Amino acid sequence: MTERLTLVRPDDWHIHLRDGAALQQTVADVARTFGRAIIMPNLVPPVKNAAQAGEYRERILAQRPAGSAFEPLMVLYLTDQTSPDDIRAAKACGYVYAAKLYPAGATTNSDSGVTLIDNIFAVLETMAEVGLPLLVHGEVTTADIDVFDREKVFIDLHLRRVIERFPTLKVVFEHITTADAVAFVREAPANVGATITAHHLLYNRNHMLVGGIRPHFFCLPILKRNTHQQALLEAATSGNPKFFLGTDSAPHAKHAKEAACGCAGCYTAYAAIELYAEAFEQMNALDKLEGFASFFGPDFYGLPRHSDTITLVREDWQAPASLPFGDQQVIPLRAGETLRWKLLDGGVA
Ligand SMILES: NC(=O)N[C@@H](CC(=O)O)C(=O)O
Ligand SMILES: [Zn+2]
Ligand SMILES: [Zn+2]
Repeated sequence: MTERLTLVRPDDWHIHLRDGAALQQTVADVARTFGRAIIMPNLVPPVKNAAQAGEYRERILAQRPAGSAFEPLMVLYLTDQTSPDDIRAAKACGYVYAAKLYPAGATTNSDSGVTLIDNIFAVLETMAEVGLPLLVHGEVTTADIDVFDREKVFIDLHLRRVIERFPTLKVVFEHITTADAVAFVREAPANVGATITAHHLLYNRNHMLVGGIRPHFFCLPILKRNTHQQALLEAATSGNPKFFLGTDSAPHAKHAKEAACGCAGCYTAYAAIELYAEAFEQMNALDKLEGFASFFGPDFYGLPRHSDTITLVREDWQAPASLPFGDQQVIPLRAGETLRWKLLDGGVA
């Protein structure tokens, strides 16, 4: 049995750090392991242009722990009003690495998202031209479509035609949750990739709903049945470079999750690589973790791989029951339970 695992330093290609006082914990947690992270722009109000991305980036950098070289890769939030000039300015600023499509109403803070993808075709054209990847929350939002089917219907109604119409646009299908999405990405051209979260690899909807409703497993896209979980595990451990690490770590205060109408999002950043190691170990595929976590993301974005490493050891430890979240608390995924892998201090081998 593997007892020690050294990886080239990984990156997180999808994370929510939030803002204000929350950054103290969220930035420390991501910087502990990851060299870079794609920072989701769904703040209130959202990060809509290069100037706002630059200000947010400064707030993140101000919370970076001493000695850390963590680099936040900023993202624009697309709205019906985003213009080709906004895209050109974002590309030119040097710290924006992608733009994010939230279908209006699909998820947390998506109210000002795009109401119809066709409204932003001129923007997508410019993104393809300047080489700015499109990140997609791939779910339809119409009331007639069941919440468990929203990802598949989004592929059929929207993603397929966007990819055909913009063949040179890099597209990341974010936090995929279904066998349908795995098949779609696998068969799509090389400019289409996908991120997969640790929680969608480790859990299915039974974990959320059997024996009582567990709000800390509730995220969007929602956990699916175990056959979909299996397809995600196979994709992540396949060595196919189209699939790479994106935690979608998305903290909400305890009271906002443990509520009659609880928010969507799981907080995993405090132990992200450890959770992925568990999932890969279950598949007897720890040898595939480095490609997924450290190589395929930078290769897709056209960025250099890191040259330093982190080391994990096989050692049981207890996840914290809660963590500070500004003046509140966030309950992390697996709170109070045992984790199987531990990052060596400072990530130094
Ligand atoms: N994944 C989630 O359940 N929530 C995310 C939004 C998102 O990534 O869709 C959040 O910002 O809370
Ligand atoms: Zn999302
Ligand atoms: Zn997200």
